[in-house]
Amino acid sequence: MKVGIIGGGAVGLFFAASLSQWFPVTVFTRTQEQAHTIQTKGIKVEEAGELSVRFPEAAPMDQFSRHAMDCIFIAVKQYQLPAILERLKESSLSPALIFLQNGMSHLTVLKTLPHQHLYVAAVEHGVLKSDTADIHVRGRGQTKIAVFRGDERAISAIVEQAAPSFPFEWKADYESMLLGKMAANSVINPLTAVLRVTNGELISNPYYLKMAKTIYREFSSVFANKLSAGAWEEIVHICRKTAPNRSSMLKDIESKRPTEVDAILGYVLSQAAEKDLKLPALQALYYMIKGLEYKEAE
Ligand SMILES: NC(=O)C1=CN([C@@H]2O[C@H](COP(=O)(O)OP(=O)(O)OC[C@H]3O[C@@H](n4cnc5c(N)ncnc54)[C@H](OP(=O)(O)O)[C@@H]3O)[C@@H](O)[C@H]2O)C=CC1
Ligand SMILES: CC(C)(CO)C(=O)C(=O)O
Repeated sequence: MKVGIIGGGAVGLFFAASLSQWFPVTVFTRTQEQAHTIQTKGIKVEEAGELSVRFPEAAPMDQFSRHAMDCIFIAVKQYQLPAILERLKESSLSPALIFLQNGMSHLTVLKTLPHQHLYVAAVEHGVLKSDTADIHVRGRGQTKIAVFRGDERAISAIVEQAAPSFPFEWKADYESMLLGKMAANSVINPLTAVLRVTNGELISNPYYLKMAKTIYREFSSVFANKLSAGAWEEIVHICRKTAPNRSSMLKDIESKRPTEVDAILGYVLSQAAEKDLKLPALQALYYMIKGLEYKEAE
């Protein structure tokens, strides 16, 4: 089973380092420099003070079509997907494709891909990248995965082999799986980015908690019948479990990088518009994040 990973960011490097224990893995990077560093120095993984180094293959993305893969994990940010989708449409149709993005705006474009086996996933690991090929595992969880098109068989070898140290969990319904994750990302990410607070402060400060509940109420008005009963409790649990962490959106704003707000709140607002629903607090939050992005881009 030849595994390809597109994107040598925090998630891509973690998947590459983990899966290369059992499978031949090639990481496709945006730059030649990063591919060279991975080839020569390996991927350094720090977890709970322990350091390990793994040596998957690596190649720049412009050599992608020269490689034959059985399955490919796509680990770029939502807004980086269009360029990747073009490459995937031009290349072989045979590999199974697994999309690891937060948010849900990619679902519409996935339908346009000709591939037989498509999967979406909700990554519950927390990983940081500190240098070209250096990552830090800040919370080892699991990867929930669901079939978008095709069946489970094309990647069942990976799911079975990687357990228990790098677990995957099959979910029957991709929409409710991604919605659960998106509920947390819709409430926690933009609020922490605007307020510049850790995930834990959202529930320890009673006024921030009221705001979080308001955002959740608006979110659930759009997806009411598809959200699981314990979705709010799960968000509170994530805030508690990741209390000292800064959300990825807060880190993106602080590092002057674009955020995934369009794939998260933008998607929620587009679904609300289709149902003629107004979400005033969530809409305001969306404009605040877009405004912060605009300010940093100036
Ligand atoms: N980090 C985490 O713990 C979690 C992340 N996620 C989700 O996973 C996805 C990836 O996140 P994360 O790894 O943190 O993001 P990063 O920004 O760390 O990684 C994205 C990587 O994609 C690379 N890339 C961009 N464009 C291309 C291209 N055209 N060809 C090849 N590579 C490209 C970037 O390269 P370069 O740096 O050279 O620009 C970068 O290395 C996101 O949707 C995120 O929401 C979900 C759960 C947890
Ligand atoms: C779950 C949460 C909010 C943890 O910080 C996350 O996924 C993120 O920061 O993007």
